[in-house]
Amino acid sequence: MLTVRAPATSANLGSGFDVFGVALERPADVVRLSKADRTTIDVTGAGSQFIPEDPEKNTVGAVAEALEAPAHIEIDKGVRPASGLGSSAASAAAAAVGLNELYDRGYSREELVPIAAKGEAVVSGDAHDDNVAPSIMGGFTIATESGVRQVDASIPLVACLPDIVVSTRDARRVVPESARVDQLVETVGNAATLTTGMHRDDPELVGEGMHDTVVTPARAKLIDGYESVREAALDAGATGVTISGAGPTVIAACEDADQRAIASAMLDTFGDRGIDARAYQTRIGRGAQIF
Ligand SMILES: Nc1ncnc2c1ncn2[C@@H]1O[C@H](COP(=O)(O)OP(=O)(O)OP(=O)(O)O)[C@@H](O)[C@H]1O
Ligand SMILES: N[C@@H](CCO)C(=O)O
Repeated sequence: MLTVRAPATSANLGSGFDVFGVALERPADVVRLSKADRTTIDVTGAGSQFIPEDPEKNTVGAVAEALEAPAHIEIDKGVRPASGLGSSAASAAAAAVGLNELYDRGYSREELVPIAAKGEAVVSGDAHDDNVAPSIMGGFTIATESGVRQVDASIPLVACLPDIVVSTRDARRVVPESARVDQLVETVGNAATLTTGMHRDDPELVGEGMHDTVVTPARAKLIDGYESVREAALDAGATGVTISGAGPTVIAACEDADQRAIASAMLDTFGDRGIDARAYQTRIGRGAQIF
């Protein structure tokens, strides 16, 4: 029996749609795995009533199949599904790291990323790597066709999760099919600024680089109050604000000293619209850990 803690993640960070991701220090899924003749799954914790235990429908089932590693898998969800915090990916990442160890498969962390992404394909139809990569490798990750580049960073963040459900599948339907060249130029500049900020552990540069005029405005319409919450967070000192993953979580980069005020401002602004929310004062952290 093995226990793995795999962190929630925030994908895209505005300018890095389907490429950038960060591991969050908290929340996280805790997954217990033991060898078995066939895969069975138990789910408890945040939003567990909405998560299938059928191995064909749960992200960990696809990972067990890909690794040919049947197991009894107990998932304690710290990350609510359809949150924009890589809930389904955290379980898949934990299963990939845990089953690799349990069955002594010998894959590196980077090699486990496409294996865990097979789990993501079960829920969203696409095997995108931008949540599983940081959940497995930690820090800031750049996931492309050529593989994953990773940088350790420790930027303070506030992730505010409103009581609204946005599924990744729905949020992908509103992504524009094309962008203008001037938007492309702006996006390249912002993505490069953000990457430099991660290397320097500089919240100002990271926040500036989170700006995006292509995907974020289309998706913001799915999150009641997004613009007001964004403005409130910026007024409270955030260096940048965007949608986390496919939403509805809104994520702010900041200095440590401003975290608490930003969390309150975001919660109050959702509250003014009658929307309950929860704010995680967190930071970029490490990848999945085996206990
Ligand atoms: N182990 C799992 N954990 C969480 N959700 C799961 C799991 N297995 C299957 N699902 C299903 O995946 C869907 C949630 O995944 P989705 O990608 O929409 O949300 P997310 O992972 O929180 O968001 P994002 O990828 O935008 O950060 C739900 O329908 C849920 O039932
Ligand atoms: N990059 C993906 C992450 C969500 O899982 C999206 O934004 O659709």
